[in-house]
Amino acid sequence: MAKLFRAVIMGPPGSGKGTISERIAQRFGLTRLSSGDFIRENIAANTDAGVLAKTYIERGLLVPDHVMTRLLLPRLEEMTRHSWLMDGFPRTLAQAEALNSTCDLDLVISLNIPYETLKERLSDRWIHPASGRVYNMGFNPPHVQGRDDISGEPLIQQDDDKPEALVARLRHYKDVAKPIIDLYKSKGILHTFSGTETDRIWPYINSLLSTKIPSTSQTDTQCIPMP
Ligand SMILES: Nc1ccn([C@H]2C[C@H](O)[C@@H](COP(=O)(O)OP(=O)(O)OP(=O)(O)O)O2)c(=O)n1
Ligand SMILES: Nc1nc2c(ncn2[C@@H]2O[C@H](COP(=O)(O)OP(=O)(O)O)[C@@H](O)[C@H]2O)c(=O)[nH]1
Repeated sequence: MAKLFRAVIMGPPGSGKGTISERIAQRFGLTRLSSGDFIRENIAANTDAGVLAKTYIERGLLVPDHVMTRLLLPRLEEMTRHSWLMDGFPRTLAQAEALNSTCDLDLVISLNIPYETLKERLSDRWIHPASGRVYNMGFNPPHVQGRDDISGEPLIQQDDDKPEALVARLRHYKDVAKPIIDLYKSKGILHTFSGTETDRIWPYINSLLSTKIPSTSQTDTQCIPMP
């Protein structure tokens, strides 16, 4: 069977994971998997795991490992014939180990963005809570100010994105991401990209992926066979 391509994108809040994974999905036709979107879908559909996850998110807590793995791993197991890029999972070493036992990753992208840049971006980040669509008033503003492009519903700013919450989130990210990054480094699949602008980082990511996966003009291709 043709080889499939599996990748993970990691980085602190505001580092551009969502923005860059959207570009990768478009350019290379991978299925983009976002754990945040997946949680939101499960909450909307009232699944057992969704109801449970909601009780944590409402209190501003991370969803525990066993709930996250119960939500995500069966979904990944269904994707045996698909190439994918995952954003937002694993978020802890336990999640990384669970992922390890389910599939072999080909590549991990880690984004390394200065604190001041994260702070500026997040203070300008507006989201459409129901879909998770993300805007930035300078970088990618909505067509109509304060409104989601697709639904026309109001956009909000998350309390989590305020500078006072960011310091704690960043510290938390650094603590939990370090062992995950070390794990992927030791496997030889980690690629780190540093910078302050997505548009300047993107060409490097694009050329790395071009050596690993064929590009496609189709945006709905689910499965990219490797030569
Ligand atoms: N492995 C994961 C992934 C997500 N979540 C939770 C944390 C958030 O409250 C919610 C939504 O996740 P997103 O990744 O969409 O959003 P964040 O705001 O946490 O991420 P970032 O700021 O990095 O974009 O799900 C979690 O507990 N564990
Ligand atoms: N000014 C600016 N904003 C950016 C850039 N790249 C992404 N953003 C915005 O910064 C915010 C964080 O990006 P996002 O992709 O949500 O990051 P994530 O939290 O890692 O998923 C969003 O509002 C993006 O629109 C950039 O190069 N410059």
